[in-house]
Amino acid sequence: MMVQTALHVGLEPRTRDVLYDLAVNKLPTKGRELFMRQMGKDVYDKIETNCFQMYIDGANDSGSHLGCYPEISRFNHDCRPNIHYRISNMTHTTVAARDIEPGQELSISYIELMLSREERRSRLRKWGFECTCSHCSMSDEEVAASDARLKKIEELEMAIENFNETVATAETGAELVDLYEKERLDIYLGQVYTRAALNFALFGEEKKAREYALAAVEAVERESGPNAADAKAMRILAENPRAHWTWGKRRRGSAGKGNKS
Ligand SMILES: C[S@@+](CC[C@H](N)C(=O)[O-])C[C@H]1O[C@@H](n2cnc3c(N)ncnc32)[C@H](O)[C@@H]1O
Repeated sequence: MMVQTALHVGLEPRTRDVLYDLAVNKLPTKGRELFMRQMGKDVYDKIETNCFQMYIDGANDSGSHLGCYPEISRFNHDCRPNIHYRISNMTHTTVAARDIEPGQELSISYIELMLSREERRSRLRKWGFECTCSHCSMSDEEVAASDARLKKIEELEMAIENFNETVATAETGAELVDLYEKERLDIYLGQVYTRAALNFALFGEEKKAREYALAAVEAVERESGPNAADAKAMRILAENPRAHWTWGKRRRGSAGKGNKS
């Protein structure tokens, strides 16, 4: 079941509900049963509670849809989820973001996670629940330590992005990887290993650039599949860091040679 977001939001409720009932009744029996077993008091509410935002025609408004995947909608939210998911060509794919013990609950994230507990909880309240995941249920001291790590991540990412020479060094990317791992933000490891590999290359650190690029390939392929463009780019960097366009551009003495990046 898939609906256009603009219609879901904009249709007059009575017309919308008639159309939704018609559509659900046209689903094959098994699909209809799975759909109706999802949480929510009626079709509209089930779509609100369970659907995933998806873009079937680029990222423009008319391409924005809400897609129901009734098996996947059984996953609860966790602020440190163990499942990474992607939707590509309407296919929903889930992969383990870290090792999962038998019997352990599988979880995904419903929101962007680079936020303090207060901000995460506030966003999740709009979904109609107070988050009770293990990360939000930690002691106040642990939450403060986690929030401080998130702040530090933000600071380091800005320093790399804007090349703040007093903060960003060759090791800043590796420091970021450590912080993400400590925070159990495993679903973002592809992008953070990629950032670290590029940063090592910018500082002309060949061995580390290769090592982190290979780790990036593994993480990105796990998250986005073997044909992901970012995995291909990291494979190229790992093959020959010295030939990469980033090579040495932030090494001492390289400024002023048209190498600002
Ligand atoms: C998409 S459903 C998830 C699956 C649902 N628990 C079920 O049994 O079908 C979303 C609903 O699950 C509950 N939920 C999911 N994650 C939660 C969390 N971390 N803390 C509290 N409630 C949660 C909320 O009621 C939320 O509206």
